[in-house]
Amino acid sequence: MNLKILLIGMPGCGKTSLGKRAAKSLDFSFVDLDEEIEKSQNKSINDIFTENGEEYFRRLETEKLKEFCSVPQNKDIIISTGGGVVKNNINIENAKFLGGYIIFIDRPLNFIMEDVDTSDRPLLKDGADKLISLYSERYELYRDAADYIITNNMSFAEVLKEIINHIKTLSDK
Ligand SMILES: Nc1ncnc2c1ncn2[C@@H]1O[C@H](COP(=O)(O)OP(=O)(O)OP(=O)(O)O)[C@@H](O)[C@H]1O
Ligand SMILES: O=C(O)C1=C[C@@H](O)[C@@H](O)[C@H](O)C1
Ligand SMILES: [Mg+2]
Repeated sequence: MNLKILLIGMPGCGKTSLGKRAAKSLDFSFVDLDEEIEKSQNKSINDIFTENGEEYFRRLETEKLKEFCSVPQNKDIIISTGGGVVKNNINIENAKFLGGYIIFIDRPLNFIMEDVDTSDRPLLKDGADKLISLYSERYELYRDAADYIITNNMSFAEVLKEIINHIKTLSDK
């Protein structure tokens, strides 16, 4: 069976950038759920939140995640999720039921705050305080959902290597 690796974690923890690079190096397919939702609606996440509301966005998120976990892939795949995917437990249940393996990228908040542009993320428009409250609300959810946790407190190259090495151990099984 093909591997379906889901990357979860806070906005700005590195899901998209690390996922893309790891997939390239492992010769896996890669998909970013936020990007897929934007393509399917032909508008930005920001505009979806403003024009249709968060609830609408969350429904799309659940549908897309299920779609990418269900469609038989001819290749192993890494799926980068949106930061709020753990808000609805059905997402984690669906992913696990459909054979997904979940990696939590745990990046300390001070690192995230150094390079995340909060202005283009709808839930972070209110700045750093919102990020801190989201982190404390979600931390346990990320941990509980995870099959494996990677602490992203090192250089990009080092954490990338750790992700790739861990995924290789799964491929060998
Ligand atoms: N260990 C690291 N060292 C240096 N930069 C890092 C590290 N991890 C992530 N970054 C950088 O943090 C920024 C945010 O990463 P990225 O956009 O991949 O996060 P994300 O989890 O996909 O966020 P979102 O949930 O908002 O989509 C990027 O510029 C990325 O290169
Ligand atoms: O943390 C969140 O709830 C979100 C994170 C982003 O990846 C997007 O999925 C959206 O902006 C919501
Ligand atoms: Mg991303």
